[in-house]
Amino acid sequence: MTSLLPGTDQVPETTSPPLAVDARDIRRRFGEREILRGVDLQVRPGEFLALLGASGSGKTTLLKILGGLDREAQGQVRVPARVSIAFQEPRLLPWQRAWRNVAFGLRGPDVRARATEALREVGLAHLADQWPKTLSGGEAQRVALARALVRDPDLLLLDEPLAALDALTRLRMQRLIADLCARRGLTAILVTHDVDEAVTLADRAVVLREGALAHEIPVDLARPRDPSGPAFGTHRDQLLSWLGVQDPTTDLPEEKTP
Ligand SMILES: Nc1ncnc2c1ncn2[C@@H]1O[C@H](COP(=O)(O)OP(=O)(O)OP(=O)(O)O)[C@@H](O)[C@H]1O
Repeated sequence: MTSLLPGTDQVPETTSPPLAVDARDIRRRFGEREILRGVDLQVRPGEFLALLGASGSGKTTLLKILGGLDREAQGQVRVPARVSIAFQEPRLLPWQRAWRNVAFGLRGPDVRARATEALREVGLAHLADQWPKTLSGGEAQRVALARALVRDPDLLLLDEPLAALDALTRLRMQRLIADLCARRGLTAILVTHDVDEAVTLADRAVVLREGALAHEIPVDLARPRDPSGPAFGTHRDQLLSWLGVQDPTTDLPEEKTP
């Protein structure tokens, strides 16, 4: 475990079960605007956490802090040594073939084999030699996922990686991410705007609001989850109401009697 923020203190060891992520009193301001005002977040090893919140609430800001990409935040952060991040856009280098994008930054004689294995895990070994411009949106996103996995992370940070995909590809990718995380026992934090995606994938969902984690709900549903089931619906409605999205049925005009 490492403390990422240079201006922060190490969290003392405790005797309680080890945490994969232990973030305390995270604060971040941009000029006059205080975006994060004291976020506390603890994630257990192997847990899949969904992070929701209105646009501009600071989800990406928080994820970047956890990923060590923001050196100006205040607070205490402990995360595993190996953390990978995947963003909404695949961010592939257009002049590198798929496998080289996956292997980017790796060293050693076996990088091609490792990249190919990661591509196989996301079902794309056959496209290893393709150029990024020849890949579909879903394929490019899977290459980005392989690039995150090839580093053998203990923590996977996903910033709306499926937001730009069509509905069908998105469902397939959700299944792929769920399988990969379960198989590897990965700890994952997924930023998403999609409440159904959160309930489908997460062990727990938290809502960021006014600079802090204002709500959380465990999602103790058997997998694979059925979005048409009543328990799924209860979780969905709870999250929607926390996000300030009204249940559309409550707005319906009263039925007129003939
Ligand atoms: N580098 C920066 N400089 C100034 N303001 C920033 C910077 N990065 C983020 N912000 C501001 O901080 C706020 C939170 O941004 P952030 O991207 O974390 O929100 P978000 O919850 O991920 O939003 P969305 O759901 O729309 O992606 C926004 O108002 C944004 O404009």
